[in-house]
Amino acid sequence: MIQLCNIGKVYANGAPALHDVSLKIPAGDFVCLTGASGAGKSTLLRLLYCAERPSRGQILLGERNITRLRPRQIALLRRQIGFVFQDFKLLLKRSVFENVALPLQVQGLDRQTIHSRVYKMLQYVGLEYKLQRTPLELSGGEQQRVAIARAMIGQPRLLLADEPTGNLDNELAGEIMEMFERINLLGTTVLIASHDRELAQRFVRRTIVLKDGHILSDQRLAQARPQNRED
Ligand SMILES: Nc1ncnc2c1ncn2[C@@H]1O[C@H](COP(=O)(O)OP(=O)(O)OP(=O)(O)O)[C@@H](O)[C@H]1O
Repeated sequence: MIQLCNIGKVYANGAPALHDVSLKIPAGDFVCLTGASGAGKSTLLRLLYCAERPSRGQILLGERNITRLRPRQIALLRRQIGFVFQDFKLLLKRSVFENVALPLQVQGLDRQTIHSRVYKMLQYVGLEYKLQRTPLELSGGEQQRVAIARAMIGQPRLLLADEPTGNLDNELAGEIMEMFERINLLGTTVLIASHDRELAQRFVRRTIVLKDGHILSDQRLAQARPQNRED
């Protein structure tokens, strides 16, 4: 369960991004944060990833207050959280395999374990036959799948994705959303930020609309499936 309690965020330059946002996201949920540019979607994701600190309020992940963690604690927390960036943030000089292996190397796992987990993950996203390519030798959709594989390789309980389909055409965007759907069905809580409310609504269970840093609406969708993981 994720809980945001009266979260406010004002950036150092004085720009207000979120105002008194309170929200509960049960484990196993599949949620889209949507709203116009500047509504606060990325800020909310970045707060959950501890890339920013709230100016006010508390954030709980499960029982844990993650509002003011030290860098070492943040690094450990991030093992439970995958983050998919709109611009992929892949290492362009490293192979697909190396990009996906990196989080496991940081954790100090042995080579054989890393090899078998990375290979399985690349099979899962359909890229096992391109593991020696570098990102620039891949299409945009393939790069995004590598980014998803890297975010999922540590088997996180929570997957955050900021405009994951923003750079893709409609068909590829649909494929990426299907991948998130499958990841969610395996039990991972998925929270995406997307301008494309229509696309998201075909897949997610719940849509939260932000406007000027406030929650405008929070709607559970009709096709919602029962949740499959308790926390
Ligand atoms: N690092 C930053 N420093 C200062 N202000 C920021 C920073 N990041 C975001 N903001 C401001 O905070 C507000 C919310 O921005 P945020 O990026 O969260 O919105 P968003 O809904 O994700 O927008 P977009 O869809 O364009 O990515 C905006 O007014 C933005 O200008």
